[in-house]
Amino acid sequence: MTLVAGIDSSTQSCKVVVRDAETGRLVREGRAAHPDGTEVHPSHWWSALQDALADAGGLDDVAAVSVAGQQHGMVCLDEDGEVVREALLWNDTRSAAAAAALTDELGAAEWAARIGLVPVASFTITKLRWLAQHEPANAKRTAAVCLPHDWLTWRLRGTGDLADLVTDRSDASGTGYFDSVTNSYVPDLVSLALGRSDVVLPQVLGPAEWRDGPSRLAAGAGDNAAAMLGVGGGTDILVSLGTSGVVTATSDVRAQDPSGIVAGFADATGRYLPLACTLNAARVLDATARMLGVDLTKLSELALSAKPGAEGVVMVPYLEGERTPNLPDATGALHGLTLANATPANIARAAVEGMLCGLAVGLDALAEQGADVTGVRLVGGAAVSPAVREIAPVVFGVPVTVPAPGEYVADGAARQAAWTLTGGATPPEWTLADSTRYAAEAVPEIRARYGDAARKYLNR
Ligand SMILES: Nc1ncnc2c1ncn2[C@@H]1O[C@H](COP(=O)(O)OP(=O)(O)O)[C@@H](O)[C@H]1O
Ligand SMILES: O=C(CO)[C@@H](O)[C@H](O)COP(=O)(O)O
Repeated sequence: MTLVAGIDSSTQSCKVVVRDAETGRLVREGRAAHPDGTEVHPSHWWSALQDALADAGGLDDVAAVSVAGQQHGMVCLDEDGEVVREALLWNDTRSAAAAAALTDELGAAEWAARIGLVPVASFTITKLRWLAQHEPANAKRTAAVCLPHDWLTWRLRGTGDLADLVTDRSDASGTGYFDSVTNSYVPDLVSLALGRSDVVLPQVLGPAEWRDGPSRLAAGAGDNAAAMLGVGGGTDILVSLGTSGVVTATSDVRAQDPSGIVAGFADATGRYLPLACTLNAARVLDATARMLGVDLTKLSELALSAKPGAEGVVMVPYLEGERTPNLPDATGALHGLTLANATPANIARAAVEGMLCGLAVGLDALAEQGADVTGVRLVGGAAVSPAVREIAPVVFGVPVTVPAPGEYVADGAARQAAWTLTGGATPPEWTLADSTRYAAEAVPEIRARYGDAARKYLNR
């Protein structure tokens, strides 16, 4: 049996799956935690990867490996390959002013037309502008800029040569200085952010391309493109509830949304991945459980014991600021509390409904970009919550399928690794685990009341 490994270096942890390259059968797996924070030294990802690999039985018998990872994080390297400063992650909002300035300099419509994105604090380009303005010595020392998955792939390769940095089209498309239609970097956008363009950027490999390493090293992918590969593509909208909340689909055209709600990313197969992302998903439930003094199982039971609409309690869950809508300095709030409805059950239900309502805005925006919103597939850590599964169709207004619990980002990376062995235009077909379907009547008042509460932020 030939084995392949897929790695998901995500915001909260590192997960490894080892699978049979031919059938996709899971052989073994491992995981390790990442530190908290939106500014993390990449060495933590490397040590978590070592722990997760050890937990998964190592790579000695593995023919090919692929690393997928959290998107957009800025990893700066000096000319010796040393990390210049802690990486600024996708959910670090300090570059919000840089994002606004960059947007003004070209205009939102031109950004959307040129690269399919309108800058928000998540994107790498805004972090480069922040670095140039706030840490000029670090900016000057920077000889190469790469993303979390690129850096880990490079460390696995082990040459230490900046010229050996590689990435893939999906993750490059989230930098803000890559054009996924021409498949090339845009040096004038790097210059606009950093004041110069003479930095090494990782070479963009094709979907089944690889480089030598301890085993064959695939191009890797952004975590959302890898998740799409892991669930086998298909026509349903994919909703991921990890640290981030993501609504995405596969498309043959790059999204061009001047409102910035939908980012025109690329996927990991040569197509496109229009995507809307919130900063507040699974951790809204973590925080609400903490607030109520219960665990996540009890939180789910409480939410399901309340009526749809939580008797008028609405949570706007902007606990980390927000990116969709672009409100980096916002904070969360509970609305509509009365003496009668202020119960743990209603607050638990309002947290689940609020998190899902934030993503429903992304569903609408994807539909406006031409996506067919007739069903949703739910993945990510919070998709195991019974309350989330049952309330999602009520909020989204379409049936929801939940694939068997698994690590779909790491699975997608493993499938890409297998693709390096088979070559060809499409990834190998793997048998997918069974899914469970959840259908329920929509309750439009939930979204209407949430919309009223969320609009108060936009008017500030
Ligand atoms: N039963 C559950 N109910 C709700 N949330 C859960 C449950 N189990 C795990 N989670 C949450 O899932 C999140 C981790 O999901 P994951 O997709 O691995 O995140 P990331 O990819 O961003 O690191 C954590 O915030 C965790 O609390
Ligand atoms: O910024 C985005 C997508 O644009 C996020 O989806 C990150 O890629 C982080 O993913 P998770 O760790 O939450 O899975």
